[in-house]
Amino acid sequence: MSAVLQLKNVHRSYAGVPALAGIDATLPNDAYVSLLGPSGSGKTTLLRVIAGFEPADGGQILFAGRRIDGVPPHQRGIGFVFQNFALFPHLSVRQNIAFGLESRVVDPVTDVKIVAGRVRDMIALVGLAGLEDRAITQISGGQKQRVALARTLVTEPSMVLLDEPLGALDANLRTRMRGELRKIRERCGVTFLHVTGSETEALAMGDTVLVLDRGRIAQSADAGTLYSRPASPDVARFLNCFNIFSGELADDAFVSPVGRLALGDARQPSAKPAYAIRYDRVSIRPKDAAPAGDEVRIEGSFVASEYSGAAINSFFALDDGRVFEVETHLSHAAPENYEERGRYALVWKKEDSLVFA
Ligand SMILES: Nc1ncnc2c1ncn2[C@@H]1O[C@H](COP(=O)(O)OP(=O)(O)OP(=O)(O)O)[C@@H](O)[C@H]1O
Repeated sequence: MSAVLQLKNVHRSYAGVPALAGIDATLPNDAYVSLLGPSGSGKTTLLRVIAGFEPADGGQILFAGRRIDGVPPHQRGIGFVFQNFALFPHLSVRQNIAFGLESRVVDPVTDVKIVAGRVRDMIALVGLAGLEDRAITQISGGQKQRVALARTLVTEPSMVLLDEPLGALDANLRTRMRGELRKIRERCGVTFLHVTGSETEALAMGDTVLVLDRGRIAQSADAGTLYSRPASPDVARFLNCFNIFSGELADDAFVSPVGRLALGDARQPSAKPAYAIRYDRVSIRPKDAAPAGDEVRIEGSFVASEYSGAAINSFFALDDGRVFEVETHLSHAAPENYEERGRYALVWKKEDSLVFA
């Protein structure tokens, strides 16, 4: 697959403090790419540097094979969708979208018929037919999101940057718009780079997920690989679906504060040793149930459960005081009632564990 964007050792500092500390990444053509990272990791800075709103202090940015660092934003051919949509409240849906085309600095379109035709196509593409003459104040949050996207797409960018595009929407709409955004992108065939702080959003949406950690790309992988093989304990932590133990690797076990944990074959090289087990790989059993030979067992006291749609997340206090989480999919098992502060065995197959060492 050919690359649309290449970042080579891109740096950006504020008052001597690095926000981007050497970014290397290659973004494929015609793909949905999520950029995930904790608050302050540099996501917005990276997007602004790619768009040209901020200069890079060092490194190279190549867009469709051409160096663009130093090229002004409006000549980069890159669209930007802002989190708050930045629409004109006094203009209609149609006028807001047409604005993108008429006011384009490079090659503005002034022929009324051409503008009308392109705006009509765009309205159909993002699913806003029938709302053309509504004022921006008379449409919903999800519809505003579509107008913002249409206003960018109408200018025919070769790539679109989206800064937390679902952040201003309520939880239900957020989930619905994920599918919509993916479909719109597929129809127009340009690469979307979507910034989010939500691991579920990043994993659900990205063909490729870039994980940013303290100004560096900590991992670039498809969602399946990221979910099963995070590259470091920090990446596993951001994904928010692993219990992670610190400790030391002994010959045949990982020595953790809650005991010796048997090892499977999965290893990731890491300077910081850690042992990780995914929330959804753990079963909760009565305290006295004996584990099988290929299983790892620890004990914990039940604290609480939380329903989240198709799954229940149960929390246990381990003997070292830390909280251990178990995710049970309701399609696998009926919900159980655990006794508060009751002791339970928490069991997983050693092959499901991931060791960083
Ligand atoms: N204009 C600025 N002046 C000084 N420091 C800045 C500026 N913009 C960003 N920073 C700093 O750079 C770092 C990265 O910020 P950035 O906004 O890119 O992070 P982010 O991952 O987008 O965070 P969030 O998810 O909270 O929006 C932070 O430490 C931030 O304080």
